Order: sequence, then structure tokens, then C-alpha cells
Amino acid sequence: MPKIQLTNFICHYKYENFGHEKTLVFSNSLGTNLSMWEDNITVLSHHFNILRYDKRGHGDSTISQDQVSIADLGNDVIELLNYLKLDQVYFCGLSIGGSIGQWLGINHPTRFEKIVISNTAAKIGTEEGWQTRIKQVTENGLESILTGTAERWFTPDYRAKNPDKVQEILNSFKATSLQGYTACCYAVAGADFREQLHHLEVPTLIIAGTKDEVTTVEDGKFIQKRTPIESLVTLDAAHLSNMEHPEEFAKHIIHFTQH
Ligand SMILES: O=C(O)CC1=CCC(=O)O1
Repeated sequence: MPKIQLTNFICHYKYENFGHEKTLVFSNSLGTNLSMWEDNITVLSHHFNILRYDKRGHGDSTISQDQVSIADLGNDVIELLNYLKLDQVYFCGLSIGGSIGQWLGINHPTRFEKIVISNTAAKIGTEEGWQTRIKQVTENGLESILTGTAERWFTPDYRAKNPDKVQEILNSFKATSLQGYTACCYAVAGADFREQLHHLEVPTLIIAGTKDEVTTVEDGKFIQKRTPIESLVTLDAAHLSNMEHPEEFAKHIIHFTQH
């Protein structure tokens, strides 16, 4: 798959041109790579070309900084769009990807026709919580938070019925660079859109998981109340709702973007 040298890192991406006019860009969550969207592609390929990428220090993308901000990660998206000559796209980001989506919608509204932010919040967790996690993985490695990660990402029902899929994504989690993971933890720790949401004027859909304990339905409603244009739908899922309900997730995107 292609890689491109952007200003700050080598970005691994996958652009699938299905012959449509419009492109949908996917932005992953913390500790995942672009394969997290695999089960959403078939349905969406009938409507959009799809651009997926690994953010800094994730998947096959490199990183050379110990800390990054959501603005850094947002600017990476703009650079990639410029390189691929994509003037205006749809965007879908989950968790930290949803934080990137909020930043992009506020700071680069003309580049995005519509934005989907899933399993995210105006502020995800607390500074203290993120510092604790950074210390934990720095001292004991990503493996030390594997069980908790699986429990945050998937409901018990999904874990029981899809052991191979869970194992596959946990393998990619373990393979994530520690520097990449912690640098992006700093980005999440420092992101707070609570006072900026009224500037998010790009039409935005919020997808929340009713069993997501990291970014709750209440977090979604908080965004909904403060943005001028938005709608919110829920899925019976934990944090990686796009994997638990791939077709429903995709259908929400299609319905939102086509109406
Ligand atoms: O792995 C987690 O804790 C969930 C999460 C928070 C931000 C993100 O991108 O994933």
C-alpha cells in the first residue's frame, strides 16, 4: 500500500477509487490501524471512493515526536488531501478520529461537505486519566492494558461471537509503536472542544454507542446541544461501534450524506 512523506512523518494510506465523484475519509481510533474499517467498506463502496490512513505512529505510519496535538493530526489530514488533490470530501472519524473531525470541521470547513464523528466527545477523559495511562504503558508496555482495552472496545456479546476479529485488532494494538500510542494519548489529553463547538458549522452526524463507557451517549448529546447543525444516532455497541455493527454504521453514513 502507498506511503507518502508528509512534513512530519511518512504516512501510510489506502485510497480505493470505486469510480465515484465523492470520497469518504476514515480516521482511526487510538491504537488501531486502517484495517479497523474493513467491514464497513463493502456497503460504502457503492457510494464513495474510500481513503483510509494510519495516523502518526500507528499502523505503518512513522512518528518522530514524543507528543502531538489534535491540530497536528488534523493538519496531517489536510496535507494528505492536498497531496491526493481532493478538494472537498466526507470525513468519518472514531474516538480520537472524532476529535480530529471536530478540529477539521472548525478549522477547515470548506474542505468537508459533511462530517461523521463517532464514539467521541468534546473532551475525552481527564488529563489525570491520560497521564496515568501514559505512565502505565511507558513502564509496562501496551500488553499491560490489553484486557482493559478489549473490554472498552467491545461488548461481552461481540467478544464471545467474534474471537478472531477481536484477536486480530488486539494484535494490531500490540504492534502499535509505544511512542506513537503515547504521543496520541497526549493529543487526546490536550483536546477540549467544549468552548469551540459553536464554530462547527459543517453538517455533522454523531454516532454513539449505548454501551460505550469511554465516550458515552451523554458525551454525544453534549456535542449535539452545542453545535449549530447536527444529528445523533445510537448503536447498541461499545467503543468500536463501526466494528460491532458494520452495516448499520455504514447505512447511517449513507443516509446522512445522501439527504
Ligand atoms: O482505547 C481507549 O481507551 C479508547 C479511546 C480513547 C481515545 C481513542 O481514540 O480511543
